[in-house]
Amino acid sequence: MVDVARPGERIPIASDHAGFELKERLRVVLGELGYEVEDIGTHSTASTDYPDYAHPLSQQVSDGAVDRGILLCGTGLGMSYVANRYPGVRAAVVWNPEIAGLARKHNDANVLVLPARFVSDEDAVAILKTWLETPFEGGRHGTRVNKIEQTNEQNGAESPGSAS
Ligand SMILES: O=C[C@H](O)[C@H](O)[C@H](O)COP(=O)(O)O
Repeated sequence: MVDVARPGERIPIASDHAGFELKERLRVVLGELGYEVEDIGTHSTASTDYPDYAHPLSQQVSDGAVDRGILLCGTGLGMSYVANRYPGVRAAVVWNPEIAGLARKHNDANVLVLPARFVSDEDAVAILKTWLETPFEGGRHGTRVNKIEQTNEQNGAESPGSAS
């Protein structure tokens, strides 16, 4: 379970070229809110490859070096594909503040992924603040989150198509 963010916490952020400008904006907002921002890149709008940035950030979250991180690309999809391959990472693509709240309350999302080409700066800031400040609810959602990294066998699920 990931606690709400506290000022002073180190938070890595990374984007590809499609998310660069919004990343720059969110870096400023995070600094104003009192967080220590680690900018993993990219550092311009020159075309680049999202996995080059998603891997180092996701590794840090998976290792427990940081509690959470923020990724941006055009749709959010490529970044989320990479991040969710890492044990312990729960990366949520979020496009409005309500989903940001639910990604924390129900899914304990520890990586926020923004689809930079499909959210306004204003919405992105609202999403970011909601994601940082909303606690995980636990309870039935904790039971479900704990099952995410189980195998099919550990989960006791029947094989698809098996008749009863
Ligand atoms: O999931 C991938 C991301 O949305 C990328 O940001 C996107 O594919 C980049 O596209 P392009 O190279 O055409 O700018």
